[in-house]
Amino acid sequence: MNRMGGDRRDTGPVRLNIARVRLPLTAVVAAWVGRRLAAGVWWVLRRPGAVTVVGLVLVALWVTVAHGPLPVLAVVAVAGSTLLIWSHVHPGSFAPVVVWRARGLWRAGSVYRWAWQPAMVATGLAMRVDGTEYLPRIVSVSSTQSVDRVRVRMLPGQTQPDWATNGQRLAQTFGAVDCRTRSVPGKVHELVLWFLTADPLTRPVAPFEPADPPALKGLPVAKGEDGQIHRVRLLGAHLLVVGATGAGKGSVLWSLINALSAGIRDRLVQVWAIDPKGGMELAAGADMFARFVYGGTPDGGDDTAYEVQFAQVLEDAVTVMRRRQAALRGRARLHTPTTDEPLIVVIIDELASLTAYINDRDAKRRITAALSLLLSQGRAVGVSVVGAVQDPRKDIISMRDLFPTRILLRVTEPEHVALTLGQGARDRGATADLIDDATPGVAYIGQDGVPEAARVRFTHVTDDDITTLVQRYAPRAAALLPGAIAAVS
Ligand SMILES: Nc1ncnc2c1ncn2[C@@H]1O[C@H](COP(=O)(O)OP(=O)(O)OP(=O)(O)O)[C@@H](O)[C@H]1O
Repeated sequence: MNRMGGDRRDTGPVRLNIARVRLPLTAVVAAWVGRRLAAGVWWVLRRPGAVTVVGLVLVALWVTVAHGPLPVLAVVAVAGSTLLIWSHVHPGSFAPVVVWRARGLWRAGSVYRWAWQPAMVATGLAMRVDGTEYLPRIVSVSSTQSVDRVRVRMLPGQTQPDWATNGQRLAQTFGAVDCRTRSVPGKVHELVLWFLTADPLTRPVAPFEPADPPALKGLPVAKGEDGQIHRVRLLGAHLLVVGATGAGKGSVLWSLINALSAGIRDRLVQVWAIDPKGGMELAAGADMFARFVYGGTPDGGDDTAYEVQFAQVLEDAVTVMRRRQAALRGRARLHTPTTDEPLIVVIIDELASLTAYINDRDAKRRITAALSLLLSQGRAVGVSVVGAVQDPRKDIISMRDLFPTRILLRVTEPEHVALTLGQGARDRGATADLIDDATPGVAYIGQDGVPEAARVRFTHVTDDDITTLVQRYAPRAAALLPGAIAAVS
């Protein structure tokens, strides 16, 4: 370490003007040895894994020399069989604790530290001051099945975008599929480079077993690039889902419903579903919803009647919100769902049908007013809105900034990335316009306060899964509100 915060390499000539300094030679040598020793200790402290391995090898050699090979072979046999049994009995814990750690250690030494200096120089991320080269420092390396996470301490003056723009070059240098940069909360000088060694999102993800009760602050709905479950907060949040036709908006909605299902059954959660496309997306789950309205009239009646129903459902949600606000005022800042006052999740497929493509002007005014109120005040009192839309432009969905969490599936225009995830999101790697149309359900999730969007793949809840879900988790009869609009038969 040094005042640049990085690793220093002296590349210029050493300038020791003994005549001018007039220090005795022994003092100069002692100072030099002291500095080297301190650097050696610091080097050892920063590599506990490597030092442990070297230590173990030395102990094994000493024991072998002193007592022959048998004790070491016995220890190796016992350790090997323990690992073998562990890997068979509990592969879920064996992989992260043993395999990934070993892989992290191995790749730290053989890939990242090995090629770090040339990579930093080639990408312009190293600095040279007065003939001395300063390198950003590797703080740690850890691995999962598909990602190596390299934590780095940046040099003064560097920012995350300096690294993000070099993502492709870093990936190429270290032989990775891609490289993403993630900031570290509370550590402005550090960032984490995610080197993708394989893409775990190319294959569909089966729905996860719903937790009982659901973790409303982190619903397991998708798989992340590190191959781990990715969670999305619903309590105290609203979610906007944006994606072109066929991008998998339905799978986002169903992944959420799947994760909520035990709460729906036990009346801790109510889903109020609005499906303007004639119930095409959500009708199969109608028995799980406390309220369900859909567009179109099966008998060919008045086309605008259902628009009034949409307005009515949203206004009813506002009424619940107002009542809860009055009850909570001065007592709590975030509603806790109970069976009497459940979390209400208003799910709207094709939000544009309510905000832009609507015929009845009075219904439009009522919908806009109610939605604005729910989005600006509903989340603290347990009324969350989840809306899906194909086109994120302001004239289609003027309230998009009121959604703290935004999920961007495949889109057709690069501009849709900035409109949904904010300016600069595409430069930081959220290339949703480049998502392959053979991978529906792949999305970038952006959250207020988090600079980088996370790339994930939502679970694929098939029609058969929905049938099973309804059979297992349709709420007990008491959950249906009096006056709930009839579900599709
Ligand atoms: N997460 C997923 N994993 C695998 N396949 C998926 C996933 N999500 C959707 N699909 C498949 O992709 C196709 C389109 O999905 P879906 O209908 O959900 O898209 P959409 O965005 O809702 O489209 P639209 O706007 O036209 O309704 C379907 O055949 C579906 O089975």
